[in-house]
Amino acid sequence: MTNIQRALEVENLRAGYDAFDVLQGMSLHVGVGERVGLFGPNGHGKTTLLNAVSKLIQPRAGSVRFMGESLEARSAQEIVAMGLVHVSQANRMFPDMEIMETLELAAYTPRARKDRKANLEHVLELFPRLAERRRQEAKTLSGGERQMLSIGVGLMCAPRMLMLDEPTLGLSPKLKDELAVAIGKISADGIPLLLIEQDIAFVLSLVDRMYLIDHGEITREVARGGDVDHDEIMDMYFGGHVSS
Ligand SMILES: Nc1ncnc2c1ncn2[C@@H]1O[C@H](COP(=O)(O)OP(=O)(O)OP(=O)(O)O)[C@@H](O)[C@H]1O
Repeated sequence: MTNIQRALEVENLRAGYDAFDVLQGMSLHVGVGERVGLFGPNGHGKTTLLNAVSKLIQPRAGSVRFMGESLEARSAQEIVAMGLVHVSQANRMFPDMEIMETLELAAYTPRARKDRKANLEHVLELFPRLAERRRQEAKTLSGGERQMLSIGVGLMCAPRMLMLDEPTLGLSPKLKDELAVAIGKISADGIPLLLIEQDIAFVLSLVDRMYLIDHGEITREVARGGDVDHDEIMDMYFGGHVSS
């Protein structure tokens, strides 16, 4: 039996839209049980990376392996069924569906169906706000509650790894804190994470390691507690530092 050390391994990935390559041959990895951040300016390829890994767009070159298995011939649905789950920014929920219906529907793969009851209990425990509003329709949820529901939907797919695309976008500091606690608990369960975030302090508080992305390439890797100067990074990316 092979001893898998890397949950996700991306090598020289190229992907983009129309004639334009956004990812210029990107390589990165996430270890089993590891939490990894992706940080970079708007429009430099973070979401494109997650889309190409989960096959929402077709990569043009390079390779992606999940738990040692190549994803080359796999469809987006098969990748979810394998347990690689991408929680996107788009919040595409069925607006008229209640929280409970939405969560139950998300457990559609054979693996997820098997553990539906336990996963549902876990999600409602992790996000008490969703439990309180279990009969509320998705369209009436606040932005923060919708983010929680998106992550809940991801967890109902029985993930062996989660990729989260800016889960704190537009949230108040209090909700950000709540979400940070929930994300911390998810990774404490041993689920590897790849987390896109614009808030550098937030991402560094949650991950073991962080990649910096610039123009579709990884430019630097920063270990947690490593030598990172927030102001320098904000200057590098945004041309002037932003205080939080
Ligand atoms: N469907 C699409 N069709 C054409 N171009 C696209 C499409 N989606 C994204 N792009 C372009 O690809 C580039 C990278 O976008 P991407 O969403 O990956 O950036 P990002 O780093 O995730 O940014 P943000 O932090 O703003 O979400 C941008 O120039 C964007 O306009």
